[in-house]
Amino acid sequence: MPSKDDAPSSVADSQLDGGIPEGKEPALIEPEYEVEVKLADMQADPNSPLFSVKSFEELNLKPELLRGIMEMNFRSPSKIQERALPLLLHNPPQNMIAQSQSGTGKTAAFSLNMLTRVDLNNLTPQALVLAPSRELARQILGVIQHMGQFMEGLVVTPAIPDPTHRNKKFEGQIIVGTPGTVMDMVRRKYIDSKQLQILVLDEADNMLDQQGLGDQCKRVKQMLPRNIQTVLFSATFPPDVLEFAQVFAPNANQITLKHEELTIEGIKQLYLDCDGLEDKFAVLLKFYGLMTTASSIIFVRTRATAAKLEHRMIAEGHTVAQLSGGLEGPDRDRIIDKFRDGEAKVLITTNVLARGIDVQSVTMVINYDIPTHADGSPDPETYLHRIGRTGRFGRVGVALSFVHDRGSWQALADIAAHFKTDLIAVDHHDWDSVEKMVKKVIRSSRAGKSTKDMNNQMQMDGSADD
Ligand SMILES: Nc1ncnc2c1ncn2[C@@H]1O[C@H](COP(=O)(O)OP(=O)(O)OP(=O)(O)O)[C@@H](O)[C@H]1O
Repeated sequence: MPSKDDAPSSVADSQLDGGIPEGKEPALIEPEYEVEVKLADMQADPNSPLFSVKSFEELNLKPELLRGIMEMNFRSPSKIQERALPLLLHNPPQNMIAQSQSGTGKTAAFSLNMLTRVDLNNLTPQALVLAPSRELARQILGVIQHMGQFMEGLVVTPAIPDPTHRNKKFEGQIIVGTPGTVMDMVRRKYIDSKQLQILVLDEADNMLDQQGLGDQCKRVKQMLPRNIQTVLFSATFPPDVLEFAQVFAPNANQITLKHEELTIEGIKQLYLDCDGLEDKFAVLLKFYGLMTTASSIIFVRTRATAAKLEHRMIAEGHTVAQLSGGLEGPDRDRIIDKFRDGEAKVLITTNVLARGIDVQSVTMVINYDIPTHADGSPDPETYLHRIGRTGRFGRVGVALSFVHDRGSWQALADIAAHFKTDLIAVDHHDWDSVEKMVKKVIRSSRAGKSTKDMNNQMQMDGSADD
């Protein structure tokens, strides 16, 4: 992405349609991230967030928990796991605020702490996890169950909107839920909060920032024991939210990153300049023909756009799934499960799924609408979380953002500047080269290649036909 200084300086300059004036076209900027991010090698690279010198054995975990980790094929801890776990497991328990890039294994870090501390002979809730969406809560629950599969007597219970769970107590050592339902259930004493020792907020900046969620999380915390171990995890902690996080989790051990360290090496960030709103859809359709074999997520701003895109793409003969907050819980579960299983390869969604969702087969994320805050200002955090749905744990992926006017172009330029990252322009008048570039990334992803392999291969292949 060109620097802000290169941005069109007046409406006239911007040619009204959002195009970039002649002579000011962004140069094809080569990615800087020529580093090894393949799982096997990554863990030997001290600069990688997945690097680790320690083993899970050294963390003195229970043998049945170690068995669970081995069963999940985790060979050694990632950097966040290696750093956070000794602090989390230390006694007496201390609060923690921890940040690490998307897809680097934060879920396992906070889950191992809970699984280590719970008393399996007691079915009263001892640990509580709050997540911003039902999909993420269900996913976290699955990870905890998977990891704790050899721990006899372990019960992990969801607390998400569920009409079949009425007037019933929530039993289980660990409860994973969304803030509204949990608040309601604690208030009505269906969740017994007296023995809770650990409170985890995943996507903590989002949970504490958003008007509704922040308020609900605060209320939940007020109803819990005072000395509870409060654990806040996210890939992003904007400075104002971090300040509030420090109040929410006082005297916390902190692991934080600079925002220019947040982008993931393996995600190739591209952008496409469309000729206005309608053209965006035509370009999407054209582009869609190129990605029939990959799993991808298309992010839009509103539920209405999600529904409209779904209808229009189905009318064009594509098989797509759509998930937004407007749907009922069971429908949402069915749709995300269909996507996870690979039955639906394309998911159109809103920011409801921007965070946390881990589907390793996702090789492409499309920002059909550039993420902005309610006041229209660019939202770099959401951009980062959205593109982080691909490139999970060292895999490679493509993030493609659509711009269609000066405003969206500027918003994307601001986001790129925020992360000090370069975005590569792809020319939709030259579909051959777009197709080649995307296919190569996807192919290298399928073959389990690293970013370095991918970039080398792209250079070597050069103009070769596919
Ligand atoms: N030590 C490990 N070895 C191998 N794979 C791991 C390890 N830890 C986690 N993973 C895998 O990495 C993937 C990403 O993990 P996770 O979903 O916890 O990321 P995250 O850091 O929470 O990302 P986000 O910020 O997007 O929520 C998962 O598929 C998980 O199974």
